[in-house]
Order: sequence, then C-alpha cells, then structure tokens
Amino acid sequence: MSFFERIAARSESINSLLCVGLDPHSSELGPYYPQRPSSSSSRDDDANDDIVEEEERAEAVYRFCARIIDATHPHTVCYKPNAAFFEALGHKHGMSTLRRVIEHISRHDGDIPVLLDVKRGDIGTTAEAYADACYDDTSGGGGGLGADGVTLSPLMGWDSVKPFVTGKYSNRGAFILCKTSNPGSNDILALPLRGNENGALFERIARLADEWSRRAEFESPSSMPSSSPSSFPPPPRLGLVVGATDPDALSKARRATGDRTWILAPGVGAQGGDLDDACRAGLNDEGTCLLVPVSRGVSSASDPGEEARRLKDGINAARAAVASGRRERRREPVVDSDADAGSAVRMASYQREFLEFSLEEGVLKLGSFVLKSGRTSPYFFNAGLFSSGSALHKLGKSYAAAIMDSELVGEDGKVKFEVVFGPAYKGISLGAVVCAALYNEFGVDAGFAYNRKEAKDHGEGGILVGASMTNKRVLIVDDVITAGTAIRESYDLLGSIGAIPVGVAIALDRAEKVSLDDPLSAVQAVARDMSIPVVSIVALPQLQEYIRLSPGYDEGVLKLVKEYRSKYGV
Ligand SMILES: O=c1ccn([C@@H]2O[C@H](COP(=O)(O)O)[C@@H](O)[C@H]2O)c(=O)[nH]1
Repeated sequence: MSFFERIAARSESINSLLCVGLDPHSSELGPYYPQRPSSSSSRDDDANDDIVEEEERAEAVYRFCARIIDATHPHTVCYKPNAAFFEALGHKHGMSTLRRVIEHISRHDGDIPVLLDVKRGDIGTTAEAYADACYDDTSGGGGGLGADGVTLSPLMGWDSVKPFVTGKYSNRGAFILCKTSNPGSNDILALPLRGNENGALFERIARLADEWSRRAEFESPSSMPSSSPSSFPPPPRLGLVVGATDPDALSKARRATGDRTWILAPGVGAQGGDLDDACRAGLNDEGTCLLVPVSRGVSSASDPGEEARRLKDGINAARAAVASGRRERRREPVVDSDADAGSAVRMASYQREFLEFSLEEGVLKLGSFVLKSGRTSPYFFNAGLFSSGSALHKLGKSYAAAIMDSELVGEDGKVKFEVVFGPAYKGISLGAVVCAALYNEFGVDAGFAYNRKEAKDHGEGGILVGASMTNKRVLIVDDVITAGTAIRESYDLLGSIGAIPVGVAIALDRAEKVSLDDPLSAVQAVARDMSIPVVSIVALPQLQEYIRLSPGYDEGVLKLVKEYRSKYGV
C-alpha cells in the first residue's frame, strides 16, 4: 500500500483523523532524565560530564516520545516526529534517537505510518540524498530513518519533490507546505497571483499538489493489480500542509485541491487554532482526508492518552456534523414547494455549483429573452461564454459528475461508452473538456473524436478527427438540445461509420416541448427516437429550485419561470 492508502486505511480502522506530533521541547524533558546518583564532580570531570549529559538528554528525548506513543497509539492515525528536535541532540545521538523512536512506533499493533516533519526542498540530486536519509534506503546500505512520508517545501518546484515520491520511493508520500500555521505565512504564501489566475499563491500550490501527484504517477507508475479497478485513479502521492490557524485558507485550499487530497492542518492547541473551525473548513465532502496534528497539546497534558482520545472525539464530532450537512445538500432531494410541479426536485452539489458559476460567468442569464422559436423566455443559456481556462475546467467537472451520476455508468461501476464525440462546432471544445475531466476526476480514459463541418481536401482528408469510432460505443456531448436536429445529425453520422451511439450529455435541459401539442420535450423525444439516455447537468426544475432557494430571490423571476414552465414545459 502507498503512504496515503495506509493513512486512509488506518484512519478508517481506528475511526480517527488525529496525528500526534513528537516535538521533544527541552522545557518538557525534565521528568524524563534518568536519575543520576549525586556526585561531587571536579573540573577534570567536566568533559566527561558533557558526554554523559548528551547521552542522558538523548535518553530523555526517547523516553518522552515513547511515553506519548504508548499512551496515544489507539487514537493516532500517524506520528509526526519533527526532525529539528532530534538534530539538536547533536551528531552523535540525534539521528540514532530519531530512528529509535520510529522503531518504537513500529512495535505497536497496526500499521502506524510515520510522517517525518523535515520540510526539505533542494535541487533534484540533493533531494535524492535527502530522500535516502529520510526513508529506509535498504538498497543503498539501509542508513535511512525509516520514515514513510515527509513534509516538503514546494518552492523549488517539481524536481525537488520528485525524488521523495517516485522511483524506489513511489509508495511514499509527502505533504507540501501550502499555507503554514505561523503568522509569517502571510508574507509570501498569501500573496495574490497575477495574470489569469485568481486567488493567492497557496491556492496555486494546492492545485499543484494534484498536478504533481498525477505527474508522479505518469513518470513512475505504481504497480497496481489490473484486477482492482477501484484503485483507479491511483491514490495521490502528495498532500498539503495548511494551518488550522487560518480556516479561510483551509477552505480555499480544499476547494482548489479537490476531495481526494489529504490536508495536514497543524496549529490546534498551543498555536490557538480552533479544532471545530479547522475541521469544518478542511474536511472533504465525505468528512475525511484531513489530518489534525497536535504536538504540545498532547505532550503537555497530564494524561496524553486521554487528551488524544478527547481530540479524536472532538474531530469526529465535527466530521459527523460536516458530513451529514454536506451529504444532505448533495444527495437528498429538495422538495419543490411549487404546487403546480408537486414533485421532488433532486439537487446534487455539482448541480448547485454549476448553476452558481454559470450565473457568475454570465453564461446563464435571468430576464426576458426572445428565442429563435419566437418564445419569450425568462432565462437564456449561452455555453459559448464559458470562455476561460477556469470556467472550462469547472464546466468539464460538472459534465463529468453528471455523467458519472447517471445511467451511463453500469452496475460494475464502469462507463458504458468508449469514445466521447463532440459535434462541430461547440461540441468540439465541450467534448474535449468533458473527456479530460472524466479522466482527471474519475480516471475514465475514453477516446475523443470530433467532426469537421466541411471535409478537408488535403492531408488525411475526411470529416472525422481523433479516436476511431467504428464499432465503438460513443457518447455525444453538446450544450443544449433545442429541436434535436443537431443531435439527430450526429446520430446519423455515427451510424454511417458503424459507431454505436449510447448516450448524449448536455449542459442544460430546457425541459420544454418543441410544439405545444407535443407530449414530450425535445430531450425526451431524442431519447425516445434514438433509444439512448440523454443526461443533463441540470434541467429547468433545478434552475427554478435554485432561484427559489437563493437568498433574496426575486419573486418576479420565479413567477415568470413558473409561468414559462407551465406553458411550454413537460
Ligand atoms: O505550518 C506548519 C507546519 C508545521 N508545523 C509543525 O507542527 C508542529 C506543531 O506543534 P504544536 O505543538 O502542535 O503547535 C511543530 O512540529 C511544527 O514545526 C506547524 O506548526 N505549522
């Protein structure tokens, strides 16, 4: 198992997100010194006394750590010894004491990972040596410390991180410093980004954690049994350090990095971070992927075991509240109070987010719009206005979430299509972002193809470009279906080359009839005529519900939407 798989497995098996830090501060070592018979030492004995003191200090450090480990291990997902306190023991005792402590951890039942807090960062060749020093490099003589994961500075870039998570260390993991818990973290890590990117430097780092994890997997694939599709996409190799002292940064980092990345949030206890706020901000939608490391808060307690249990319970209380709140928002149907509709409207979190950002981007507008059909619509959707990298990224994620939430996924958890087809023109870019998001978000590596409106008379010629679709199951991606003409053309085109259309994915289902005496909407008619599902990110009922639930919603707009729906809707 990889480092983060071990973290996840232990977290689940002991139902905890607590990481105990081992920071043997001098001020806490007093009770751990071995008793020495009092002797009257002369000046000649001073040098000898220094040596004895060094040894005694190292012994005190070991005892301090061992006592904490023995008391807290039932509640602890992983231990985080901070290398600084061991390095300060000097060349003779420092590393051997650290190794002794790490070995002590491994003597306890269960697989308890060791995260060495070293905050390294250097050019690649030096980073290789650091990686050997931190881990147990048996191939190079076995002189390493035997840690399973490390903390790293990301500021020197991917090549400084790579040796810790690839090659012979592909099963290790690293937390990269994103927004640290100290006040000075605002000096650099919170600086605003320039150019097209919004947010602060730490948000960029949060995004990089995902990117580098994928890069690590690409450059140094983990050996996974092909029979375990559930392990795809592979577990991340990088997590983030984001201080519990800044809940706002924690929620921004969580949003930037996504749900699979583990965040280490130091700062609870001696640094004043609030446990509850940190959990609410840093947990993912499932109420996990957050480790709360506490060092002095545990070591200075009169009963470290009891304190660890109390912290574990406190974190679990927060995660229960967070998980149930988020689950409810994401999965539970929202009952539409509209008596005319009279049915429940399901609103998943990806649907709410999609509506939110479509309105923000001006892609979805509320007002009064005359459509090509001559109808006056209270809303208008123009997917062509998703016109930035960030908007396309979010759009792709929304489509991918809708597809994975639909009948296009079989009982076996696999998608029912092999190729994503984007019909010219708008469908080309949509198909591309959807195909990339399916891979990024869900590890679904489908082929991608599109068509030209006019055949090329040079080069390879023809109107189809990209993955071969002959005898392949194909998903058609478009923005909206108005009359269904474009989708029917795609369907015929695919049929003519022996491809098998298995579904259509669109962004918005207007859920309206083409002509008033139709029993079905345009989307329903396409699904019926082609006998394939048409999946949409949202449909008109979700838009109506979104407007109704928005703080300060406009009753006038809602009334117009209702009227439009009752006149043209299905
Ligand atoms: O942003 C950071 C990164 C690392 N640390 C380390 O965590 C512990 C915190 O100790 P407490 O006693 O729980 O405050 C310590 O080893 C730091 O070096 C951090 O605090 N903040």
